[in-house]
Amino acid sequence: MAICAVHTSGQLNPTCSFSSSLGFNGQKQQQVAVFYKQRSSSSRRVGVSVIRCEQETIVIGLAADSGCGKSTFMRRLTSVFGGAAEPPKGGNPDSNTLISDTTTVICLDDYHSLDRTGRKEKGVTALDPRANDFDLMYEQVKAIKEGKAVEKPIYNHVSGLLDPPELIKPPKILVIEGLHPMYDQRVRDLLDFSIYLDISNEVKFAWKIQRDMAERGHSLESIKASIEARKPDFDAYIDPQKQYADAVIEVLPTQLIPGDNEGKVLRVRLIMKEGVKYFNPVYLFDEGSTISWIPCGRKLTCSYPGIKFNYGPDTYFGNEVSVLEMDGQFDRLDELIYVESHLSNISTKFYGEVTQQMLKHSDFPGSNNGTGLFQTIVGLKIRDLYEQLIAARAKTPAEAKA
Ligand SMILES: Nc1ncnc2c1ncn2[C@@H]1O[C@H](COP(=O)(O)OP(=O)(O)OP(=O)(O)O)[C@@H](O)[C@H]1O
Ligand SMILES: O=C(CO)[C@H](O)[C@H](O)COP(=O)(O)O
Repeated sequence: MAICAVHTSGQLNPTCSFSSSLGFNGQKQQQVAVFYKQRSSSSRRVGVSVIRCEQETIVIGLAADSGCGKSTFMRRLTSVFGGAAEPPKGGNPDSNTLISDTTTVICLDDYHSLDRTGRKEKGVTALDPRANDFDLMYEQVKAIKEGKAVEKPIYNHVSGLLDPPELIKPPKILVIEGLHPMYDQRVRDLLDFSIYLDISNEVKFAWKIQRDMAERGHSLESIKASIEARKPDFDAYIDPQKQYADAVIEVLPTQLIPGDNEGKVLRVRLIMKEGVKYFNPVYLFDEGSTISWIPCGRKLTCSYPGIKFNYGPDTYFGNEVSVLEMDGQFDRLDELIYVESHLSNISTKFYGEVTQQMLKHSDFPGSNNGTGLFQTIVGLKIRDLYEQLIAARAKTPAEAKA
């Protein structure tokens, strides 16, 4: 097993360290870069550094439209691995990257090849593949997966400009989150597990109003216009990615309140592909059966409109899947243990871990409904997948990679 080579003034990563990094704008830092690319749009160099690493990085893809809960999901996921996720220390304050002991989350907005003005001039949205550099995304995700550090560009959401790059060292788990993690087949093939957050139009609208109107002072008209303007490209380039996802969290209006369009009570479906290596779908009561369960009674307090679970097999884009559904919301989060104890294959390390995670983050959006519950469970499943993959690689490295 190769030991990491260290010839750098930079910070060391506990498992992997890098031997060089490229400077930008003429500023020379370390040498030995094996690859770099000149970005015409921003005169930056982005590169890959030589590295020897003890283990390969596991890559997770999380796809969703903007404002659909990716950041919230990431906070739940990194919490499952322990430790807080923070932006790179001493770096660009507008960096989109979050680093914790185990995970590094990079935002694929950083691969926008056109800045805000560029997109306006060309009349394309950020969702359009022409506004994104998939060659570079592929090269850099591949390099990180192989244990090489990269100089990743930064898209600055404050200025709308492409900023100088930041160094990303290979973590144990790399999460690529954003609009297009499964769009390009080369990038898709690098993913060890993929998730799509599928938020229905009604719910997306309700969330946007809540955030952009209540918290950011936007008008109702401008929110509607922005959703409408994005919709054709969303339908063409973002939504189709869900067919490739190993797990989809679908968020719909409740069916418990006839005609409800407030988007407060939600019906959430966790769609889990069968036959994915190291991923055994969660089930309720009896694996493979079709179950409908109203848990409200002596052990679970439910106010109107109550809670209903459904579970069973289905097909999704021609694939066999298991679907777990929760409609409604919890009154008392501590009572979630009652529901947790009826779920199997949830990959907890101790009894009540799901409930503990949910209670720990009770202030996150969706903590009283299926969005928080299923995001937490998927986080635990990813931890399990990671541990199984590492164990398998340690035994038979070549076989585990296949
Ligand atoms: N499960 C949820 N339940 C209710 N509201 C939610 C939920 N998840 C997200 N939201 C709403 O959507 C907003 C955006 O959430 P979040 O920042 O996690 O999404 P995002 O996809 O990372 O957004 P962006 O891409 O715009 O940064 C939150 O401020 C909240 O108002
Ligand atoms: O879809 C998006 C991110 O998920 C953004 O719209 C895109 O990145 C452009 O950002 P900005 O509006 O800050 O220029």
